[in-house]
Amino acid sequence: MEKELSNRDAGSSNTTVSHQHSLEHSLSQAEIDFTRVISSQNASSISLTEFMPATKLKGKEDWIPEPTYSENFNNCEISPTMSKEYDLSFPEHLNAYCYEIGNHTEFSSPKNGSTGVLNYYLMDGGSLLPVLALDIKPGDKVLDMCASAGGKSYLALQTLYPDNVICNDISKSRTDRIYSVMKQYLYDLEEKWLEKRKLWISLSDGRAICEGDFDKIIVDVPCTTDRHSLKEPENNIFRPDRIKERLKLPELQTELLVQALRLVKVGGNVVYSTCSLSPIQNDGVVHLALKRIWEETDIEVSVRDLSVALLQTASVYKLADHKCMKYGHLVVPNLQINFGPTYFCKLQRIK
Ligand SMILES: C[S@@+](CC[C@H](N)C(=O)[O-])C[C@H]1O[C@@H](n2cnc3c(N)ncnc32)[C@H](O)[C@@H]1O
Repeated sequence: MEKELSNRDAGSSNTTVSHQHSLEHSLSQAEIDFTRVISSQNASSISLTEFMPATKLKGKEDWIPEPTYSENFNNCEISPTMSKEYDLSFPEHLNAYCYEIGNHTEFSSPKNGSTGVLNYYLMDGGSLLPVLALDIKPGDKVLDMCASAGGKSYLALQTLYPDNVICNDISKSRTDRIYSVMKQYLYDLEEKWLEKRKLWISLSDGRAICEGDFDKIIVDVPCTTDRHSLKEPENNIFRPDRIKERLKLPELQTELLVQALRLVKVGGNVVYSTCSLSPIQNDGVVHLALKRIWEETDIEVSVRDLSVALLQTASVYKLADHKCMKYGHLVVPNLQINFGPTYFCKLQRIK
């Protein structure tokens, strides 16, 4: 992974993402459309220990800590198939960069290159892992069920592997946002991507999608968006007038994940992800979805344990101790490595 994340444009196969000089050298050459930069979201550093108390101290938000849905999480026993994975492959055409641990330099804004599209896409480094976990292969049909603003779909497209990426979202304004992002980053969007059906933008409730034969599905659900909620008082999901919506999140998340497991082909992968530290929105929802699949369908699902495969990312990510997690993996923001939070869980449909 470290080698794969290395700075290829600088022509050095052993220069890792942590080498700032080579990174800058590379970025100055980054006129090609498929060079991309992954960085933290311009946020000031946050440690896990600061994360929750700091929000509490504001005192304005409602602090019902977790939905009562959590009762179900602990009370029902299921025993899904669990399988370890030993490798996390990094697609050949995808380039991702970040600064070294402890360096909080921000990347400058992307610029238009010679083909008129922006030369790199800035995103939270945590967002890369759910897409890598999807293990996209050449010819795949990929559904991004809750896609706007399009960051993960864009990463999927940058692998150059999928035949089709379907970017779905429930909201018209949010699908418009996907279009405008893709327009800025994909050369000749209409002719080369939309008309050839390499990219589809679809407007529907993910729970209502009922056909598609997808090889891979990413379910990056609406969640409490913890980093954003900590920093943005406006329209904050922890506001008292949004309690109902917040308490209903795990139910919606579970329904979206269940539908993805129904839609994916046998042998295909579903990656469920959130940008929350909440155990109930993370492993809790996976648990409830597995329970519903087991009770309501003949589908069989294997939970893929990536803890060994992810060891190779230790120079870039701080992950929660896997012993504290039931199914998935959690990128934990801290003062040194300010990525996340990103939770992700890889599920494979085996029947
Ligand atoms: C966390 S954001 C997705 C971020 C995106 N994957 C990315 O990487 O840029 C969640 C999205 O889910 C959408 N959403 C909410 N409920 C949905 C539903 N029932 N079906 C499909 N999309 C939904 C929201 O409009 C929002 O754009």
